[in-house]
Amino acid sequence: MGLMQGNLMNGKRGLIMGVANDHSIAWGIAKTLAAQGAELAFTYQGEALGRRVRPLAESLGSDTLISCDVEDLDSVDAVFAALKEKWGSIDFLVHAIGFSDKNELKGRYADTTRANFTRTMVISCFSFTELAKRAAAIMPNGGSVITLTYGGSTRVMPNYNVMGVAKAALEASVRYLAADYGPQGIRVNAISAGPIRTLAGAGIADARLMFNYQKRNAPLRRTVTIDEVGGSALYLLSDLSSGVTGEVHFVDSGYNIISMPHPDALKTIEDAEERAAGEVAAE
Ligand SMILES: NC(=O)c1ccc[n+]([C@@H]2O[C@H](COP(=O)([O-])OP(=O)(O)OC[C@H]3O[C@@H](n4cnc5c(N)ncnc54)[C@H](O)[C@@H]3O)[C@@H](O)[C@H]2O)c1
Repeated sequence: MGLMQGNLMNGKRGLIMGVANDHSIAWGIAKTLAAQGAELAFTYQGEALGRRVRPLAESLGSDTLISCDVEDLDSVDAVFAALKEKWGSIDFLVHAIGFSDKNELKGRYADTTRANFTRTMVISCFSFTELAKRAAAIMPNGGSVITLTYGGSTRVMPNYNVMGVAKAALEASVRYLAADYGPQGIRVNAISAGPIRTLAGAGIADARLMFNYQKRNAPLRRTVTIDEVGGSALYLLSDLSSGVTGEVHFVDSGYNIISMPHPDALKTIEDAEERAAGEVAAE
């Protein structure tokens, strides 16, 4: 199915942060917004990714591509100075940035190091606060800001570890920022996406198992696409959601509402267990 064309974002300008390649969630969002008339600027992290992001940005008619590593505050300030100079103001910001040391996205959360805890928090959580503040400073007419989170924030997901803690803090930040900026007409929300095969997603141990488990157990019996996340982002970034702020909106095929897996899925597990037990007994 092609992207829905329309004019919901006509006259709106915004910044997309977090495109690494055409599998990135931020890319799904960018395509959806562009198809509705948005004018986009992009950031990229480092020249290697920049070479991939440039043709993508150009394919959506964007000529504004700025290098930014959120660990380097000067580079963050430079982005907003450039946007202010180019456009004067913006209407929306998409924060789709996350990072943690791969070596700590397996095993026990309890073994997280102080250095990686701090780095994960700064990149995956606090950068959103720093970016929202700078975006708000060039949103004189109000605006909408979103970030990306995951259900490992409130329920334990094996191997997600310190990212789960960072996402919990990120979701709390969404609420505090929504309260801070609400009086200026700036809305702040999060999309909680189900597992998607991306560069960042592949950093989590057993990502494929998580992906397949979701497919078997989510009410819709499948995972979600970056275009589907794009559709919800369009709602949150356009005037369709003008009364909505401080929300965490799930785009996860309904996985978050499930407690016990469906008996069909359990049967597969029980059959496998019985087979394994039979093999042991036969030995
Ligand atoms: N893939 C999933 O299953 C999933 C599910 C829910 C939420 N999310 C979240 O979605 C967001 C986007 O991730 P994705 O899955 O599209 O993967 P991705 O690898 O395509 O995107 C992650 C982005 O973060 C950027 N980034 C990392 N460190 C940075 C830094 N120091 N400065 C600037 N940028 C930096 C990378 O350059 C990359 O563009 C992340 O916050 C991730 O936690 C992903």
